[in-house]
Amino acid sequence: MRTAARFAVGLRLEDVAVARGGRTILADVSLTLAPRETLLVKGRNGAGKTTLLRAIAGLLPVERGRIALTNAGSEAQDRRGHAIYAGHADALKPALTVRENLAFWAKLHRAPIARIEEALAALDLASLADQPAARLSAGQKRRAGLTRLVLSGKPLWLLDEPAAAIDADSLARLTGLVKAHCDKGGAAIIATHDRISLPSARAVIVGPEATA
Ligand SMILES: Nc1ncnc2c1ncn2[C@@H]1O[C@H](COP(=O)(O)OP(=O)(O)OP(=O)(O)O)[C@@H](O)[C@H]1O
Repeated sequence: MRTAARFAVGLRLEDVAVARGGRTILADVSLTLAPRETLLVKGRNGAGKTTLLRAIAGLLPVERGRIALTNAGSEAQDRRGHAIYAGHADALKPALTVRENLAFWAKLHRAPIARIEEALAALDLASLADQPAARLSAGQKRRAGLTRLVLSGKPLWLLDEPAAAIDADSLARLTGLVKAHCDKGGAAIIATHDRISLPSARAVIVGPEATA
Protein backbone atom coordinates (compact mmCIF):
# COMPACT_ATOMS: atom_id res chain seq x y z
CA MET A 1 0.00 0.00 0.00
CA ARG A 2 1.22 3.48 -0.83
CA THR A 3 2.00 5.63 2.23
CA ALA A 4 0.60 9.13 1.97
CA ALA A 5 3.13 11.93 2.37
CA ARG A 6 2.74 13.66 5.70
CA PHE A 7 1.70 17.22 5.16
CA ALA A 8 3.65 19.23 7.74
CA VAL A 9 7.30 18.87 6.87
CA GLY A 10 10.38 20.98 7.35
CA LEU A 11 13.90 20.61 6.10
CA ARG A 12 17.44 20.68 7.44
CA LEU A 13 20.63 21.02 5.38
CA GLU A 14 23.94 20.37 7.09
CA ASP A 15 27.20 21.37 5.36
CA VAL A 16 25.87 20.38 1.97
CA ALA A 17 28.10 20.38 -1.11
CA VAL A 18 26.82 19.74 -4.63
CA ALA A 19 28.91 19.30 -7.78
CA ARG A 20 27.88 19.62 -11.42
CA GLY A 21 30.04 18.59 -14.33
CA GLY A 22 32.82 17.66 -11.90
CA ARG A 23 32.90 21.16 -10.37
CA THR A 24 31.71 21.97 -6.84
CA ILE A 25 28.92 24.53 -7.23
CA LEU A 26 27.68 24.68 -3.64
CA ALA A 27 29.80 24.08 -0.54
CA ASP A 28 29.02 24.14 3.19
CA VAL A 29 25.36 25.10 2.80
CA SER A 30 23.49 24.78 6.09
CA LEU A 31 19.93 25.93 6.60
CA THR A 32 16.66 24.97 8.18
CA LEU A 33 13.09 25.38 7.04
CA ALA A 34 10.23 24.89 9.46
CA PRO A 35 6.77 23.67 8.49
CA ARG A 36 4.63 26.70 7.46
CA GLU A 37 7.71 28.65 6.47
CA THR A 38 8.75 30.15 3.12
CA LEU A 39 12.38 30.69 2.23
CA LEU A 40 13.51 32.95 -0.61
CA VAL A 41 16.81 31.85 -2.17
CA LYS A 42 18.72 34.72 -3.71
CA GLY A 43 22.05 35.00 -5.46
CA ARG A 44 23.63 36.06 -8.71
CA ASN A 45 23.25 34.24 -12.05
CA GLY A 46 25.11 30.96 -11.76
CA ALA A 47 25.35 31.17 -7.96
CA GLY A 48 23.66 27.79 -7.56
CA LYS A 49 19.99 28.49 -6.76
CA THR A 50 18.65 25.91 -9.23
CA THR A 51 21.35 23.48 -8.15
CA LEU A 52 20.24 23.87 -4.52
CA LEU A 53 16.57 23.33 -5.31
CA ARG A 54 17.28 20.30 -7.48
CA ALA A 55 19.48 18.76 -4.78
CA ILE A 56 16.74 19.31 -2.19
CA ALA A 57 14.23 17.71 -4.56
CA GLY A 58 16.47 14.66 -4.85
CA LEU A 59 17.13 15.33 -8.54
CA LEU A 60 20.86 15.94 -8.04
CA PRO A 61 23.17 13.95 -5.78
CA VAL A 62 24.76 15.53 -2.73
CA GLU A 63 28.56 15.37 -2.76
CA ARG A 64 28.96 15.94 1.00
CA GLY A 65 26.76 16.80 3.94
CA ARG A 66 23.16 15.88 4.62
CA ILE A 67 19.68 16.94 3.56
CA ALA A 68 16.86 15.66 5.75
CA LEU A 69 13.17 16.23 6.10
CA THR A 70 12.15 17.18 9.60
CA ASN A 71 8.85 16.52 11.30
CA ALA A 72 8.12 13.78 8.77
CA GLY A 73 8.57 10.70 10.93
CA SER A 74 11.32 8.18 10.50
CA GLU A 75 9.40 6.22 7.85
CA ALA A 76 9.01 9.19 5.57
CA GLN A 77 12.46 10.46 4.70
CA ASP A 78 12.23 10.19 0.92
CA ARG A 79 12.42 13.73 -0.34
CA ARG A 80 11.04 12.86 -3.77
CA GLY A 81 7.85 11.68 -2.09
CA HIS A 82 7.42 14.96 -0.23
CA ALA A 83 8.83 17.63 -2.53
CA ILE A 84 7.69 18.97 -5.88
CA TYR A 85 10.11 20.95 -8.02
CA ALA A 86 8.60 23.42 -10.49
CA GLY A 87 11.51 24.50 -12.63
CA HIS A 88 12.18 26.57 -15.71
CA ALA A 89 10.78 23.88 -18.02
CA ASP A 90 7.00 23.83 -17.97
CA ALA A 91 6.87 20.19 -19.14
CA LEU A 92 3.70 20.78 -21.17
CA LYS A 93 2.85 18.48 -24.06
CA PRO A 94 2.06 21.01 -26.82
CA ALA A 95 -0.55 18.92 -28.66
CA LEU A 96 -2.62 18.31 -25.53
CA THR A 97 -5.04 20.85 -24.13
CA VAL A 98 -4.28 22.53 -20.84
CA ARG A 99 -6.80 20.31 -19.07
CA GLU A 100 -5.34 17.17 -20.69
CA ASN A 101 -1.87 18.18 -19.54
CA LEU A 102 -3.17 18.64 -16.02
CA ALA A 103 -4.97 15.29 -16.20
CA PHE A 104 -1.65 13.67 -17.17
CA TRP A 105 0.08 15.19 -14.14
CA ALA A 106 -2.86 14.36 -11.88
CA LYS A 107 -2.50 10.72 -12.89
CA LEU A 108 1.25 10.87 -12.33
CA HIS A 109 0.71 12.20 -8.81
CA ARG A 110 -2.33 9.99 -8.16
CA ALA A 111 -4.34 13.13 -7.46
CA PRO A 112 -8.13 13.03 -7.30
CA ILE A 113 -9.82 14.26 -10.51
CA ALA A 114 -11.41 17.17 -8.59
CA ARG A 115 -7.96 18.60 -8.04
CA ILE A 116 -7.64 19.36 -11.78
CA GLU A 117 -10.40 21.99 -11.59
CA GLU A 118 -8.94 23.26 -8.32
CA ALA A 119 -5.54 23.70 -9.97
CA LEU A 120 -7.02 25.40 -13.05
CA ALA A 121 -8.86 27.86 -10.82
CA ALA A 122 -5.83 28.43 -8.59
CA LEU A 123 -3.74 29.64 -11.55
CA ASP A 124 -6.68 31.37 -13.31
CA LEU A 125 -6.57 28.98 -16.26
CA ALA A 126 -10.20 27.84 -16.45
CA SER A 127 -10.90 29.91 -19.56
CA LEU A 128 -7.86 28.39 -21.30
CA ALA A 129 -8.49 24.79 -20.21
CA ASP A 130 -9.54 23.59 -23.68
CA GLN A 131 -6.75 25.35 -25.60
CA PRO A 132 -3.87 23.25 -26.89
CA ALA A 133 -0.81 24.07 -24.81
CA ALA A 134 1.05 25.01 -28.00
CA ARG A 135 -1.19 28.09 -28.31
CA LEU A 136 -0.46 29.51 -24.86
CA SER A 137 1.65 32.59 -24.31
CA ALA A 138 4.88 32.30 -22.30
CA GLY A 139 3.22 33.52 -19.10
CA GLN A 140 0.21 31.25 -19.59
CA LYS A 141 2.56 28.28 -20.09
CA ARG A 142 4.38 29.21 -16.93
CA ARG A 143 1.09 29.34 -14.99
CA ALA A 144 0.07 25.97 -16.45
CA GLY A 145 3.41 24.48 -15.36
CA LEU A 146 2.88 25.83 -11.85
CA THR A 147 -0.36 23.84 -11.50
CA ARG A 148 1.93 20.87 -10.78
CA LEU A 149 2.40 22.32 -7.30
CA VAL A 150 -1.31 22.02 -6.55
CA LEU A 151 -1.77 18.72 -8.38
CA SER A 152 1.11 17.02 -6.59
CA GLY A 153 -0.48 17.36 -3.15
CA LYS A 154 3.08 17.43 -1.79
CA PRO A 155 3.99 19.48 1.26
CA LEU A 156 7.34 20.92 0.18
CA TRP A 157 7.10 23.24 -2.82
CA LEU A 158 10.34 24.13 -4.62
CA LEU A 159 9.77 27.00 -7.05
CA ASP A 160 12.52 28.02 -9.44
CA GLU A 161 12.07 31.59 -10.67
CA PRO A 162 8.27 31.34 -10.67
CA ALA A 163 7.94 35.07 -11.44
CA ALA A 164 9.58 34.67 -14.85
CA ALA A 165 7.15 35.68 -17.60
CA ILE A 166 4.07 36.06 -15.42
CA ASP A 167 2.23 39.35 -14.94
CA ALA A 168 1.70 41.20 -11.66
CA ASP A 169 -1.84 39.84 -11.05
CA SER A 170 -0.68 36.27 -11.66
CA LEU A 171 2.29 36.76 -9.37
CA ALA A 172 -0.01 38.06 -6.62
CA ARG A 173 -2.23 35.01 -7.17
CA LEU A 174 0.82 32.72 -6.94
CA THR A 175 2.13 34.30 -3.74
CA GLY A 176 -1.38 33.95 -2.27
CA LEU A 177 -1.30 30.29 -3.20
CA VAL A 178 2.09 29.80 -1.56
CA LYS A 179 0.89 31.57 1.58
CA ALA A 180 -2.28 29.44 1.77
CA HIS A 181 -0.15 26.29 1.27
CA CYS A 182 2.13 27.28 4.15
CA ASP A 183 -0.81 28.27 6.36
CA LYS A 184 -2.05 24.67 5.94
CA GLY A 185 1.29 23.30 7.20
CA GLY A 186 3.22 23.11 3.93
CA ALA A 187 6.56 24.80 3.28
CA ALA A 188 8.09 26.48 0.26
CA ILE A 189 11.48 27.44 -1.09
CA ILE A 190 11.51 29.98 -3.89
CA ALA A 191 14.58 30.81 -5.96
CA THR A 192 14.08 34.33 -7.17
CA HIS A 193 15.90 37.44 -8.26
CA ASP A 194 13.18 39.84 -7.18
CA ARG A 195 9.54 40.86 -7.40
CA ILE A 196 8.25 38.30 -4.88
CA SER A 197 6.42 39.99 -2.05
CA LEU A 198 6.00 37.62 0.88
CA PRO A 199 6.64 39.67 4.02
CA SER A 200 6.77 36.62 6.29
CA ALA A 201 9.40 34.87 4.14
CA ARG A 202 13.02 34.58 5.20
CA ALA A 203 15.77 35.12 2.64
CA VAL A 204 19.06 33.29 2.20
CA ILE A 205 21.79 34.06 -0.29
CA VAL A 206 23.85 31.43 -2.11
CA GLY A 207 27.14 31.98 -3.90
CA PRO A 208 30.01 34.39 -3.21
CA GLU A 209 27.74 37.02 -1.60
CA ALA A 210 26.57 34.49 1.01
CA THR A 211 29.55 35.15 3.24
CA ALA A 212 29.74 38.90 2.54
N1 LIG B 1 24.26 20.51 -16.33
C1 LIG B 1 25.29 21.19 -15.86
N2 LIG B 1 26.54 20.74 -15.91
C2 LIG B 1 27.58 21.43 -15.42
N3 LIG B 1 27.46 22.64 -14.82
C3 LIG B 1 26.22 23.15 -14.73
C4 LIG B 1 25.08 22.46 -15.24
N4 LIG B 1 23.99 23.24 -14.99
C5 LIG B 1 24.45 24.34 -14.37
N5 LIG B 1 25.78 24.28 -14.22
C6 LIG B 1 26.62 25.30 -13.57
O1 LIG B 1 26.26 25.36 -12.21
C7 LIG B 1 26.35 26.70 -11.74
C8 LIG B 1 25.09 27.05 -10.99
O2 LIG B 1 24.00 27.00 -11.90
P1 LIG B 1 22.53 27.24 -11.39
O3 LIG B 1 21.63 27.01 -12.54
O4 LIG B 1 22.31 26.44 -10.16
O5 LIG B 1 22.59 28.79 -11.00
P2 LIG B 1 21.42 29.79 -10.63
O6 LIG B 1 21.85 30.51 -9.37
O7 LIG B 1 20.12 29.09 -10.57
O8 LIG B 1 21.49 30.80 -11.84
P3 LIG B 1 20.38 31.75 -12.56
O9 LIG B 1 20.13 32.92 -11.64
O10 LIG B 1 21.09 32.19 -13.79
O11 LIG B 1 19.17 30.92 -12.84
C9 LIG B 1 26.64 27.57 -12.95
O12 LIG B 1 27.99 27.96 -12.91
C10 LIG B 1 26.38 26.68 -14.13
O13 LIG B 1 27.25 26.96 -15.19
